[in-house]
Amino acid sequence: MVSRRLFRYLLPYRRELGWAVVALLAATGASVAGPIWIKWFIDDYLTPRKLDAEVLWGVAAGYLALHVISVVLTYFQLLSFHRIAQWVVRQLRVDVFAKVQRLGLSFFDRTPGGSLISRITNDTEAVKDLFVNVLSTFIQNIVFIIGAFVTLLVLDVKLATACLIILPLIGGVMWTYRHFSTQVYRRVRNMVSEINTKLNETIQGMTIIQAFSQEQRMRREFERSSTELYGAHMRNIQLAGLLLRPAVDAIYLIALIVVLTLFGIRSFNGFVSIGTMYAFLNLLERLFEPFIQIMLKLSQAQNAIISAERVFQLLDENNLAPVKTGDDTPVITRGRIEFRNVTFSYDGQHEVLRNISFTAEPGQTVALVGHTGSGKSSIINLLMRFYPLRQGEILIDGVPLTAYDDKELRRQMGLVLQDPFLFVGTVRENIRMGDPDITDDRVEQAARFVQADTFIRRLPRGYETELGERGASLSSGQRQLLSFARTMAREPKILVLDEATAHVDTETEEAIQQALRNMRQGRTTIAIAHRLSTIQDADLILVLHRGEIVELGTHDELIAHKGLYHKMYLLQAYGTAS
Ligand SMILES: Nc1ncnc2c1ncn2[C@@H]1O[C@H](COP(=O)(O)OP(=O)(O)OP(=O)(O)O)[C@@H](O)[C@H]1O
Repeated sequence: MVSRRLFRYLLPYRRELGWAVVALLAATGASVAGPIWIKWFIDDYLTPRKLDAEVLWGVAAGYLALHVISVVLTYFQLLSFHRIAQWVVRQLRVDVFAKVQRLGLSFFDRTPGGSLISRITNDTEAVKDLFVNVLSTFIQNIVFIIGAFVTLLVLDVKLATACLIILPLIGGVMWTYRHFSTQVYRRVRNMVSEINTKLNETIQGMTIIQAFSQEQRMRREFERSSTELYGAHMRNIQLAGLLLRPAVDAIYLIALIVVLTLFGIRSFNGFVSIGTMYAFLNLLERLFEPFIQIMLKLSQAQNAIISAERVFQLLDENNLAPVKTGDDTPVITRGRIEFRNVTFSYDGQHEVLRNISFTAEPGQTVALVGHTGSGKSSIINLLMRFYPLRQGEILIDGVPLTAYDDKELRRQMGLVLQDPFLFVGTVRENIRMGDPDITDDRVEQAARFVQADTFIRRLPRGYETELGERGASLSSGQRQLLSFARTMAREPKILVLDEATAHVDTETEEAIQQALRNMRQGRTTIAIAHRLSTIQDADLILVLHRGEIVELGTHDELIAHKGLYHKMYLLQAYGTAS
C-alpha cells in the first residue's frame, strides 16, 4: 500500500527512471563481463602461450573499455536516481506542507509542533534515501547477483550449483540483521522526533526557560535524549560490525572451500581450465559485497517505509479546517452577526459553550466578559470558523457562516489577537501580508489610522525596517499597533478583538485605546474585554460564566442589575467586590 503510493510519486518521472535502470543494467553487465574477458584471455591465449603484442593491447584496451563504460554508466544512473529522488521528495514536502495548512486548529491542539517538523523534514528525507540509496542499491546489486550467478552457471553448471548453498546461509544472516536493526532504527526515529519536539519547545519557550532558570533541567533532558540516540546508533554499529563483515566473510570462506575442493578433486581426474577458475573465484568474491550492501539497506528500506507511512498518515489526516459548503457565493455587506443556540465542545465530550444566542447589529460593539475559562475565546474561535460547529447556528448578514467562501470571510473579518504574530520581514511586509491589492499608500494610511505611523517612522529604516522573528525587536505595545495596522489595511466589515492584557506605558496605552476607538467606528465589533473600563461604551455586553451567558445588557444596565458584572467591575475598579 505504502510502496504503491510511493511509486505513484515516481510516475511523472518514469521516462528518466527507465533510462536510469537501463544505464544501471548496462553498467552491471559491463562489470560482470570483466572476468569473462580475462577468462577468455587466459584460456585462449595465456595457457596455450599465444602471446603477441597485438593480443595483449587488445585485451588491455577491451578490459579498460569495459571499465570505463561501467564507470560512466554508473555515474549517469546515480545522477538520475538522485535527481528523481530529489524531485519526489520535493513534491512530497510541498504536498505535506499544503496539507498541514489546510488542517483544522483542533489537529494542532493535539500535535506537537516539533513532531510535525520531524515529519516534514526527517521523514521525507528518509523517503528520499529510499529512492537514492535503497532503490538503486537493490536494483544494482540484485542485477549483479543474478548476472554473476548466470555467468557462473554458464561457466560451470556443477560448481555454480554447489555455490547455491550460500543462499540459505546468507538469507539467515540477512533475516537476523534485519530483525534486530529494525528495532534499533525504530528507536532512533522516535528519539529524533523527541529531540525535535524538545528543541522546538525550548526555542519557543526561551523566555520562560530563562525566567524560571530551567536551563539546567532542559539541558539535562536534552542530554538524556541525545545520549539515548547515541546509544541506539552505537547498538546499530555493533550489530552491523558483528553480522555484516564477519558473518558474511565466514560464508564466503565456506563457499571458497567448496569451490576450491571441487576444483582440486577435478584436477586429479583430468583437465581444469585456469581461466574458468579465475573467473569463478573473481565473481564469487565480488558476489558477497552486493549481499552486504543489500543487508545494509534492508533496515534503511524498512525505516523509509515507516517514515513514508507517517508522511502518508499526515497526508490522509481528515481533521481539516472547516470549509465552505454549498454553491452560493454570498458576500458580507452589512456585518450583522447572529449566534443562535450555539453549543460547542472541543473534544465532543465536555461542553465549553451552552446555548449561546445574541445578535450584533451592523456597526455595534458587543463585548464578551467573564472569568478565565468561561468561553470567550471559544466564541471567537467559532465566529472565525476555526472549529466546526455541530449544534446551533452562526449567521452573518442572515447567511450561515458555513456558506461563505474562505476568502470573503477572511477579508471581511479582521482578527486582532492578544499576542500578535509578526513574521520575519520588513514592517511594510508585515502589514501588507503579501496582498497585492494593498498599495504602499494603503499600508501607510492604515498605520496612520491606528497611530502606528509615528513609531514606525522613528525606526532605523522606517517601513523598511527588518523585524526579527515574531517581531522580537519591538515592544509589546508596538507589536499590537502593528497588528492593528495589518488588520485595518484590509478594511474589514467586522472586527474581532481579543484585547491585550499586556501592560504598556500610558502613552502607548492611550494610542492603543484611541486606535481601537477609530477601528470600531462603523464596524461590527466582537471584543473580548479583560479590562471592563475599555468597553463601557459597548452596545451590548455578554457576561459569560462556565460557557453560558448569565447576564447581558449595556454597562449601565448591568451595573444596575448588581450581578456578576457589577461584582467584577467593583473588583477591577476598587479592588473589592462590595
Ligand atoms: N483548543 C482547545 N481544546 C480543548 N479545550 C479547550 C481548547 N481551548 C479552550 N478549551 C477549554 O474551553 C474552555 C473555555 O476556554 P476559553 O479559552 O474559551 O476561555 P476564555 O474565557 O477565553 O478564557 P481566558 O480569559 O483565560 O482566555 C476552557 O475550559 C478550556 O479549558
